[in-house]
Amino acid sequence: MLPTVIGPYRVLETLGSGGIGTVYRALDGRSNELVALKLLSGGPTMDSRAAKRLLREFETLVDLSHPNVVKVYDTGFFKNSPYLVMELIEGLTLRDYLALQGSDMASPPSGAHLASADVSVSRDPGSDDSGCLPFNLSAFAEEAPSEELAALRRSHSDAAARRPVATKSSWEDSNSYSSDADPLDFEPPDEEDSGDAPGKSEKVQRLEELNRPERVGRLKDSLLQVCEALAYIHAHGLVHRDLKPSNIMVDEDRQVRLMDFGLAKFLADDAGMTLEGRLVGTFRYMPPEQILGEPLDGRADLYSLGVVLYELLTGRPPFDARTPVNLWHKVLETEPPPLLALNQRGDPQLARVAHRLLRKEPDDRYQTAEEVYEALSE
Ligand SMILES: Nc1ncnc2c1ncn2[C@@H]1O[C@H](COP(=O)(O)OP(=O)(O)OP(=O)(O)O)[C@@H](O)[C@H]1O
Repeated sequence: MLPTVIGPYRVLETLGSGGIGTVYRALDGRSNELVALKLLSGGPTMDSRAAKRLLREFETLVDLSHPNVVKVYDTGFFKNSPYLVMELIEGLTLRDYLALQGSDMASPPSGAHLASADVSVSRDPGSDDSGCLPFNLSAFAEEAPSEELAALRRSHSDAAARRPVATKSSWEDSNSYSSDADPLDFEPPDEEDSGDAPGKSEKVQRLEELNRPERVGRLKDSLLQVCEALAYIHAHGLVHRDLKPSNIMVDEDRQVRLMDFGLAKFLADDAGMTLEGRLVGTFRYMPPEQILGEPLDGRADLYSLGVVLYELLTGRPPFDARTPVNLWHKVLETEPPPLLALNQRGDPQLARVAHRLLRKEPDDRYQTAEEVYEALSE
């Protein structure tokens, strides 16, 4: 049931629900300003200690201020659940923004505008917005296999030991994961495998749509802004940990906001905030080091950015599978198909950037968001 009042905020409507909570449009009774309020519903795995720890993390976010990072105004507790009050973004997720057709671009991409009949938003293939996925997701509706994750990690322990960043404490930390994060973010492996695979001309049409020069221009411009946001949060010791297209919003001035720091954690806090045993993050965007439970730094977000870029350039993720374990094996053991083989007319410069971001070893990727910014600007 919709709560009517949360602290000093009057709840007006539900904007949506994600992996760890629900976001409401709300009115701040003191200032009369509209805000977005994210109320966490951690369920049984979030005890009061974890909730308090999370609240402390949130409180540090209030000090952040950057044009490309969603502004966090306030935090609090409602019926033992922490909440986060943010600026309300009237806009679109990056994926929907890129799917706007040329004629729509004459008007700003606001949510209100979207709701009107004169705007068509065709979703890019591979959308991670689960409500609109054209695929059967039932395989992931169950608890993700923590034992298999542990076995996978054991089988990669030699490789992990070779990594300079792997430490005992991080390994202990990894064993507390149960990998039940956001199972609703998958699609079947290859188009050829599914009965309703698109025909050749449909594929060509999709690729033409993905390669529209002004779409690619908007993609580049948006990613540059994401890089600025990442450079800022990394400089503040934060790792986003759940970077994906639905966490990137574009407002009516085409200004990008990086959203959803619910999973961010301080680099300094090695043990980290793991929501009491969950593998936090969205499977499809997770770098190898996150799957292996190793300590993360900003380069983990750069890997996720690579997945986002690859997907938005080809319409499909770099690694795809029907189960989390198969996906993790692929991420750890195989190379993504060459982007330009999937989309021959794709932008070669963006393709190069995507492949470098997707390198398994963090040392082989770009090292900072600033470096990615430079590479995208070339
Ligand atoms: N500050 C905001 N302003 C406007 N809409 C927002 C804001 N924050 C979140 N939303 C919207 O609320 C919905 C739910 O967001 P939420 O962050 O809970 O989930 P998500 O990002 O879709 O998934 P996950 O929690 O797995 O990352 C999304 O549709 C999102 O676009």
